Amino acid sequence: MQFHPFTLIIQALLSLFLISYITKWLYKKTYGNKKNLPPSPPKLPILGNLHQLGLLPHRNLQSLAKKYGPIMLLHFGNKPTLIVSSADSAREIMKTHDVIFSDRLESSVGKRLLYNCKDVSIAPYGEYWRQLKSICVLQLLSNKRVQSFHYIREEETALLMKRIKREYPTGSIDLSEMLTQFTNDVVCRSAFGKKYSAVENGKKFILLLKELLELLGTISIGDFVPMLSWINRVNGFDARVDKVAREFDEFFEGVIRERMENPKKLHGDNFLDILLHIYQNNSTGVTIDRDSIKAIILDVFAAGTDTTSTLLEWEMTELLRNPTIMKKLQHQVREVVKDKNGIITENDLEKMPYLKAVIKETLRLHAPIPLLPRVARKYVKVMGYDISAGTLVMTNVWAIGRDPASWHEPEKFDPDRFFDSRVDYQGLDFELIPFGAGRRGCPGISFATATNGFLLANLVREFDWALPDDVEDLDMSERPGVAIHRAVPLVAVAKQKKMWNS
Ligand code: HEM
Repeated sequence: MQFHPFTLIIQALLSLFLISYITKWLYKKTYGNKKNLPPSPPKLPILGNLHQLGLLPHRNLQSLAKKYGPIMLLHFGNKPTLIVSSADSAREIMKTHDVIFSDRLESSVGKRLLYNCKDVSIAPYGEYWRQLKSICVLQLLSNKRVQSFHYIREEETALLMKRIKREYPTGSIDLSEMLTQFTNDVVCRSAFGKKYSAVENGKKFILLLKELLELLGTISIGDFVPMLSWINRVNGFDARVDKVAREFDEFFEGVIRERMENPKKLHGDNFLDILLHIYQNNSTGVTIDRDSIKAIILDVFAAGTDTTSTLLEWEMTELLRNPTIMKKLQHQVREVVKDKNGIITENDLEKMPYLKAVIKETLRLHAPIPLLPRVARKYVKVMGYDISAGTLVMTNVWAIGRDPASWHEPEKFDPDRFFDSRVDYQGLDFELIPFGAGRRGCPGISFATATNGFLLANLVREFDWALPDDVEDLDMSERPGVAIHRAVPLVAVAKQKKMWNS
């Protein structure tokens, strides 16, 4: 006897629906409704609330939170998912119960692309993750190491300035593209000691990276509704993931082989060499294998490139939309360096509080990663609600940055608000947590802010910026992904500032 595949799918769906209904009924009959669960919007069978996420989940979840409150329970397929949308509830997750909420969601795509979770960002909480995190914090991304990379930021910034000067006589320039290449090159040189954008093999690497970020940013339906995981096989998604994983591995193996065969090249001042040193010498008491090295390097690219270029893109967007703020920033930056022929050093950034305020205000309105995923490792009570083990928690950092309970006129871009406040983005003030907080907080803050602050100061010092004549106001739509970029590239007109002391 033969069954049509469609009949099988319908039968499977019906059986699952029936089983889930009976289980729920039995549970209610046995235990009653004793649990105190957070408010929930109605959900569909099987899909739960997945259909309500849309392409930009942070926005749709903010709208739902306005109706159901700052802590609400949704279901992504069969996965209970807590959505947290206020500073107070985020503090509960990332400070009060940080250890309990320090697991990540095990995603099938992440597992296949990141060497079975051997990286830092999706490794489950435990001894292995602790060791990798300490390598990141103490060896790869410490303040000292970030400072030692200052020459990379300076050289790449100078190259970008030259490129803009070369291109601006032609009219408008595509800033989005330039900012992406700049951050890729800075991260690439820090990771490998050289950049790949200029060589043929490297172009392939950049394309692979683009593909990796796109795949990591896709919600894989099979993770939430296992019976629908066949969709990814049929539509070619799984094949794409396997291809990217394979090609990255070949690329990394080539680079590692080249270094191991020529120990003179292992000079130690880049992430790969530092990791290979730990791998070969076991000098830090930490044991890592080859896959861990490749996974950590991938993490640095996945977590560090797109996030940093997105931030720069939104900063320039807001400055172009707000010419008065742009002028105020230019005035401060130019004043600080007017006696130095306009040359900025990284120490000068300390004397530019308005620059820091512009960066904070952009991070408040445009957190590059708007939703932070954590998973509860065991049962816990949060703000009086019962949260069961395995619950996925999404902290909506984007909504928290626009919460009127924390911010006066939240939709307004107003860097001055930070002069009356001590709120910072280091993970201690929960109304502004673009880098997360607690144990799983971002280890790349210094790297990102050093790269970002130095380039932004140079961009506004060196050039006067304007929108192209035919653009009255900028399109502010967002593009879905791991980091939320502008939907359309940022195009602007640059004119060089001639006199530093005017
Ligand atoms: C503007 C730039 C950046 C932003 C906004 C950002 C934001 C974040 C956020 C929100 C998290 C999750 C935190 C949490 O769950 O509490 C994170 C984790 C992480 N970030 Fe960043 N990041 C940036 C740049 C970087 C850079 C430059 C690197 C490395 C070079 C980096 C490496 C990582 C890693 C490895 C993790 C995982 C940490 C863990 O799970 O323990 N990030 N980042």
